[in-house]
Amino acid sequence: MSVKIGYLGPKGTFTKLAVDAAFNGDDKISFKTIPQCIDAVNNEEVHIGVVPIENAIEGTVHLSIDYLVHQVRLPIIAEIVVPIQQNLLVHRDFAGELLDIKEVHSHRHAIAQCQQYIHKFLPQATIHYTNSTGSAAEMVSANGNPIAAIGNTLAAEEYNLNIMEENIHDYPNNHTRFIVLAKNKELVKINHSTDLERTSLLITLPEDRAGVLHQVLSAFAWRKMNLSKIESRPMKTGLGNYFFIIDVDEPYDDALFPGVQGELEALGCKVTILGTYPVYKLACK
Ligand SMILES: O=C(O)C(=O)Cc1ccccc1
Repeated sequence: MSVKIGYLGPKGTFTKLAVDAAFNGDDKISFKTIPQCIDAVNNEEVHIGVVPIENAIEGTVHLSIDYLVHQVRLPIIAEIVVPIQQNLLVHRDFAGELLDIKEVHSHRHAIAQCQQYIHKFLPQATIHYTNSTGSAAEMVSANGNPIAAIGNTLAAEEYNLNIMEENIHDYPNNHTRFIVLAKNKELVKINHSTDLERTSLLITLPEDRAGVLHQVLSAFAWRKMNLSKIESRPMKTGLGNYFFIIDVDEPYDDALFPGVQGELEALGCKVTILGTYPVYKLACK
């Protein structure tokens, strides 16, 4: 059986680079938006879905986490981390200078990763947000000049664009985390080694109780469970209501995690395991 892998497309996205780094030979199907990709896993149109979840410069991809929490709950089966290099891509026929570029198109995370570059070198350009860096590159190839996209070198290749400036992201060490979602974890085969396992928890606190977040964190602290991320997001039910995503850099086990869950539930928290999964730090072509 050929395993169908959905990803945030179209061709030439960073998500596609992550998918190519992790999976070989499978049937790879692109989706225009993150929710469409997640829905496709849920509807069983594809077996596996890969979407971005967090960037080292710009932080969480809210659309992914919110859709997963509020709309479609699918387990996280694996995480792929790849390096990210942003480039300024222009049409083959564009012969102007940076100051001739009227519009810059890209995914909001890519724009944010190059904020200072745009501020310094493209102050005249208007910013246009797209569903992905790949669709920005597609736009530039279809609409000609004087506009630019921000994206990777695969996008330049796929859409026959010129790389006008390389490595325009504002900080080195730029990486993005991608999550691998699937109903059947047996179908997720990533032939790389890893020694990092992570567990992501979704925690909602009881209403308006002083010190409860401190108590939540102590439940992890006294068990010496190493947290690699804590983030609050609005519940979307009114101002002041949040849920927390907590990543623990340990696999789920039958002692510490049920202990933490019991302790948090006794405080009045609701705890859901979003996934316990290996993390693969991969290089891209
Ligand atoms: O738009 C893309 O190419 C994506 O895959 C999302 C994204 C955007 C910017 C950095 C990393 C991932």
